[in-house]
Amino acid sequence: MNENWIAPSILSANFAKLGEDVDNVLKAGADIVHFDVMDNHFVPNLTIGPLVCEALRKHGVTAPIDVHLMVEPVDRIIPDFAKAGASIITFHPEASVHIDRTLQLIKDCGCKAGLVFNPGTPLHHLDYVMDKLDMILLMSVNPGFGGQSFIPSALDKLRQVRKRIDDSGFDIRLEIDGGVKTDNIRAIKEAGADTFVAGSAIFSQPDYKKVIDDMRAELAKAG
Ligand SMILES: O=C(CO)[C@H](O)[C@H](O)COP(=O)(O)O
Repeated sequence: MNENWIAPSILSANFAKLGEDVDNVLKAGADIVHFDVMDNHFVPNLTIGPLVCEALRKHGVTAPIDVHLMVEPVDRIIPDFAKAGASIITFHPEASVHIDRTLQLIKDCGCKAGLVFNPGTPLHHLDYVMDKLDMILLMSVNPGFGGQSFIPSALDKLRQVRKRIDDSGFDIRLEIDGGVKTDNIRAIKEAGADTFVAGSAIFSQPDYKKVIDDMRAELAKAG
């Protein structure tokens, strides 16, 4: 796999032709599929559940599916997503009463596990669970909708988390989600991210390969 993962958010895909759209974005060079689950409770929007994840697997999608749960409470739905073919499951600390237990539940279900931080969520939730994390996802918009603008303070937060990961010695991906575009991806990489969720920037364009190639060209310039 590439060192930098491009993770198209299917929130902005064509839901009427989802399998085909996911095939196309993977053919265009995407590394993983970012799958946004919203419950109209933890966030003000309602999207897709395990049935859709399972349908993508049955359709033939073999790439990792990165399930971002914006759902509260979170534990009950985790085994369903694992059975449906999720590869990575991330959740928000605010949505779990016992963060360590939820991380362990994801791992016991055979998936990689991660924590998600909203723009206003402090990083202290990382204390004592770094050893259980495969991914840390920083939101650079408030969750709920695609097409929002990148919140600049996320860059400083990325630098802080990159340092924590490097100091820990654990192998943890650092993912960013919200307002990621070709023209800011280089600065985001330089701040420490290695996994880049992009929804509207990719799916709003007719040529997915051109957007992904342009993003990779910008990533290659990062110092
Ligand atoms: O989790 C999300 C929103 O809650 C989306 O993944 C995110 O906003 C991506 O969309 P865009 O790249 O258009 O900002």
